[in-house]
Amino acid sequence: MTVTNGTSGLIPVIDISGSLPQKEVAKQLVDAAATYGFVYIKNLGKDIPIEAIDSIFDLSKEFFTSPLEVKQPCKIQENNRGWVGMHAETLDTKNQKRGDFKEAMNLGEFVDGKAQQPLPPSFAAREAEIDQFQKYCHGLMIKILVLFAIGLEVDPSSGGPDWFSSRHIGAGPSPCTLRLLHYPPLPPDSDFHPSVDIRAGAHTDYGSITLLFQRPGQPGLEIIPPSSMDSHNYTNTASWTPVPVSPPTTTTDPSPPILVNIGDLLSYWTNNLFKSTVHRVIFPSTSSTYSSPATDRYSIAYFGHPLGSTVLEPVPSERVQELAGKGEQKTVEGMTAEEHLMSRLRATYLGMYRDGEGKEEVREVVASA
Ligand SMILES: O=C(O)CCC(=O)C(=O)O
Ligand SMILES: [Fe+2]
Repeated sequence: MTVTNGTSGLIPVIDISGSLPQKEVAKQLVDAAATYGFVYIKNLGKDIPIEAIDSIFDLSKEFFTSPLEVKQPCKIQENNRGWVGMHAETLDTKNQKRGDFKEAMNLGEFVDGKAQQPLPPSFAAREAEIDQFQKYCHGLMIKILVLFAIGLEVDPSSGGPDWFSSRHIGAGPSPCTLRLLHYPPLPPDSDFHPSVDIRAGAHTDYGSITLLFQRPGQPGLEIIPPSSMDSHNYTNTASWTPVPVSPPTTTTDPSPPILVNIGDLLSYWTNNLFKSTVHRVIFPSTSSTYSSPATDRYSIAYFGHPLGSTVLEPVPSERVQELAGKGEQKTVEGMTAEEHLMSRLRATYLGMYRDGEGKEEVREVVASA
């Protein structure tokens, strides 16, 4: 296992493509999830073809560089699908003065190869390709979840290796979301400033795991390592550690590694053995002074979520049960995945999910999503 991450963090790079025994890979993944909450998956194009990733990035660029008239009809709905404009989302509501310096396109799962939301013409023409990409991501997510269950030695009579994955596969489409992200450069002569404004505010992810695809030469992701004394102080700059797009052992690979991070639900499920690590995206800086970066950053996140009706309860694994009562992440007993997701979305989009009005509608849409 190769480890690297700038100077202070050490996020492992793991090859899950089959060249190592499954039990060994599972153990490495569990150790990374418990120590960092982040892990790089070496990307040799075996789980997801490199061309498929490149092609979705091309589609993303085409969409985000198109005029407002193309984006507006796809505006985000209360079901969390659609285009999210600049500054519409605020991930760190406590510390941010303005919304995130980014725009995004959230794509829910397709049904019978068809999108369940308005699509811009360029996407509509490539529906089959997007559907296939979502399936690749879903497949990789399931593979990782099975490895986690193997590494945790989940009680075979309760589902064993399938304990997590079975909660992500159901009759209808799952609530997993494919999110295309675009972080434009700061406009010159504006009142935005990289020491105040942020591309994506400090947050943890809400679901089970997130797959993050990044592009060479477009850095910006940072984490607060869970071991840091200051993991609760988002404003202490000393705690933030850059996460390189391509750590040294991957620079000759055909594509940057896929970064996987643990979300809040997997942290709940494991009594906080797995860490839901705080992360953010900043404007690139040059030495101590910020430059106005001329480069856009494009990334793609696949947010893995269990089926909405899943009750959040600790996984039957001895290692997890030893931690009962010690976890920082606590759920209300009997809380479902859907209830948890909606409470997090309401906080992030401030005005969009008004209390009371429209609430039932949101619940229904998400339940059937
Ligand atoms: O764009 C990135 O690199 C990270 C995005 C992210 O953390 C998120 O959307 O949850
Ligand atoms: Fe995130």
